[in-house]
Amino acid sequence: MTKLEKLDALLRKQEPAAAPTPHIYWHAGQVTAQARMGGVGRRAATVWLTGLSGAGKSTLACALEKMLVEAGRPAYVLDGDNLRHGLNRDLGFTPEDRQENIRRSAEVARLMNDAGLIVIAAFISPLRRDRELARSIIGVDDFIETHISTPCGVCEERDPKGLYRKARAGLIPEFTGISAPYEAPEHPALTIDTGSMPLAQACELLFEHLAKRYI
Ligand SMILES: Nc1ncnc2c1ncn2[C@@H]1O[C@H](COP(=O)(O)OS(=O)(=O)O)[C@@H](OP(=O)(O)O)[C@H]1O
Ligand SMILES: Nc1ncnc2c1ncn2[C@@H]1O[C@H](COP(=O)(O)OP(=O)(O)O)[C@@H](O)[C@H]1O
Repeated sequence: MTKLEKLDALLRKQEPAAAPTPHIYWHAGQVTAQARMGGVGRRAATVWLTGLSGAGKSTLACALEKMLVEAGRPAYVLDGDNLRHGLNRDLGFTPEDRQENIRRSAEVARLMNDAGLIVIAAFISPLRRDRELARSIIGVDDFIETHISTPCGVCEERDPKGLYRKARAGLIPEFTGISAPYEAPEHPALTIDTGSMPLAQACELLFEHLAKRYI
C-alpha cells in the first residue's frame, strides 16, 4: 500500500492522522484542530476582559499582547471600541446591539484561536448572558473570563474620553455604569482592579495564568 493509500484508508476510517503525516493532506477540520493547538502542540485561547469604560481593558490588552508576542507567542487584541469603527459600525448600545456586537466579536475570536492566535478581547460586555454566549462560541475550555473590576468612581475620575461627563449630563443614553447596567461576573478566572494593581503586575498575573496551559 502506498503512503497516499494508507492516508486515504486512515481518513476513511476517520482516525486521526498520525504524525509525521504532512498536515497538508488533512481535511479542513483536522488542520483547524492542529492550528488551534498553536501549530506546535500549544492550545490557543481567548482572554476576555470585561469591565466598565475606563476600567483599563485596552491598556492591559495591549500590554499583554506585547508581552506575549515578545515571548514568541502570536497574540492579537480585539477591542470593542475599535471594532465598532469597522466590522460592527452598524451597531449601537441597545441591549440587542450589544449582544450582536459580542456575538460577532466572539466568532472572530474563535476563528483567530483556530488559527493559533491567543486573542485578548476587550469589551465592556456588561451582561452575563452575552458573556455566556461568547463562552459558548469560543469554547468553554478556552474562554478566560477576566473581570477588570476597577470601581465606577475611579473610571469616572479617569474619564479619558469625557464620556462619563457627557453621560451625567444626559448626552449619552444607556451609558454603562450610569444609565445602563453592568453585571459583574460571578466566577471569573481572574479579577483585576487597575485602580489598585499596577499595569505590570496585572500583565504578569495574566501571563502566568496563560503560561500554565497556553504558552
Ligand atoms: N452608551 C455607551 N455605553 C458604553 N460605552 C459607550 C457608550 N457609547 C459609546 N461608548 C464607547 O464604546 C466603547 C464600548 O464598546 P464595547 O463594544 O466594548 O461595548 S459593549 O461590549 O457592546 O457593551 C467604550 O469604550 P471603552 O471606554 O474602551 O470601554 C466607549 O468609549
Ligand atoms: N493600571 C492602570 N493604572 C492607572 N491608570 C490606568 C491603568 N490602566 C489604564 N489606566 C488609565 O485609565 C484610562 C482608561 O484606560 P483604558 O485602557 O482606555 O480603559 P478601557 O479600555 O477599559 O476603557 C486611561 O487613561 C489609562 O491611561
